Amino acid sequence: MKAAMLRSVLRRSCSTTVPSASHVMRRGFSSESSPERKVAVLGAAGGIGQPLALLMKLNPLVSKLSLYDIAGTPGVAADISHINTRSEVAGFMGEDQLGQALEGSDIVIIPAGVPRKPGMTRDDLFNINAGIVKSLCTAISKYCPNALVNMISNPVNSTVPIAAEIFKKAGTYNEKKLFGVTTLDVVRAKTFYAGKAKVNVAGVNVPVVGGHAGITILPLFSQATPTANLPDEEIKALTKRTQDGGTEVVEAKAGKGSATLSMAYAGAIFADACLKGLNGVPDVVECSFVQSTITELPFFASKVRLGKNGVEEVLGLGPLSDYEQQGLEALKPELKSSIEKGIKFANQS
Ligand SMILES: NC(=O)C1=CN([C@@H]2O[C@H](COP(=O)(O)OP(=O)(O)OC[C@H]3O[C@@H](n4cnc5c(N)ncnc54)[C@H](O)[C@@H]3O)[C@@H](O)[C@H]2O)C=CC1
Ligand SMILES: O=C([O-])CC(=O)C(=O)O
Repeated sequence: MKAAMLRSVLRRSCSTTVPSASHVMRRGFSSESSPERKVAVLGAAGGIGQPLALLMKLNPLVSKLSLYDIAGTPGVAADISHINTRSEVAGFMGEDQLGQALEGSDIVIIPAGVPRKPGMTRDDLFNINAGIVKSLCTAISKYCPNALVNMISNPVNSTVPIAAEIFKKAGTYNEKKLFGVTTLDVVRAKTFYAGKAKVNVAGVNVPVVGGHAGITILPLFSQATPTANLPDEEIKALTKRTQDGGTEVVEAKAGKGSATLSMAYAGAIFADACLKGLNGVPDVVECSFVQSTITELPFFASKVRLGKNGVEEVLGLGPLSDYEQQGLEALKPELKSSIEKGIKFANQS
């Protein structure tokens, strides 16, 4: 009698605690509700790489998270792998494991490379980072030629053209799949604008076009929403602060690197937009530095519609104020020379 009662209690408790297959599917863990997506982070043990890996582990659209670095990845991967979210985490260290890290990736995010110290420009990073990007892109063209590449390593104005040339040489270049990540410029423009305009930052939109260094960063505050009719002097100050945002952080960190946490946030926003585009979500638009014909320059940052194949449409600049028009003309020579420097490097070495 006692044994029968115990069996019945156990049966009842099991039926209430073990979720059924349909329950699991309703909660969104099934492959039907969200396709399998592998995301690789190259430079995953670094200042950006670690918080970016954390944010990608929190993204339910990721099913496999591959963390690669030349050092330190086993610890980062072990740590992150304990988080109880959808993706499986694997760590890879050293060039021997780069192929495995990349194979099957839908998106490769690259924050590998040295950051600035006070007094340096992003271009001062070229000599070291150009070689790193070149070797990583050579491996991408071999192991996951169809992946979307999100380039974070600076100088972005040159590393994106380097990547394009490396992919062209390997015969794998697809201009729809290569992105310079300029989201941090947009994140900063939104934050600074909301502060001045005294509006809720959550509802703010500001396109940022051009490139990702100094005056090549051109926020279009004339198109900011909600509108605030700020005086010209405030728009100029906001523009300068957005252009110098990276330097503001480099100086505040006083030799300990550049933006890492805000960049990880921005990188995660951009990767999420790419994942949504791949998954067929309509009207996903973000600014990015991509191959472009909207100016005479071969690469340019502007609003881009993302889709199942990467770039679906490079959107135009829209109406510019006189101040922005001047900024656009002023940035072209520097951006052109940074692009050419990258192309030359990739074809010489
Ligand atoms: N696009 C943007 O808006 C931003 C770009 N950056 C850039 O991101 C890059 C990384 O910055 P942090 O994470 O702060 O630097 P970090 O020095 O903290 O981390 C870089 C990581 O890259 C790794 N690494 C070096 N060579 C590698 C290789 N061949 N393969 C794989 N990993 C390699 C290092 O071991 C290190 O873990 C810098 O170039 C920085 O200028 C930084 C902030 C914003
Ligand atoms: O300023 C730097 O060197 C890092 C960077 O690109 C940014 O924070 O926008």
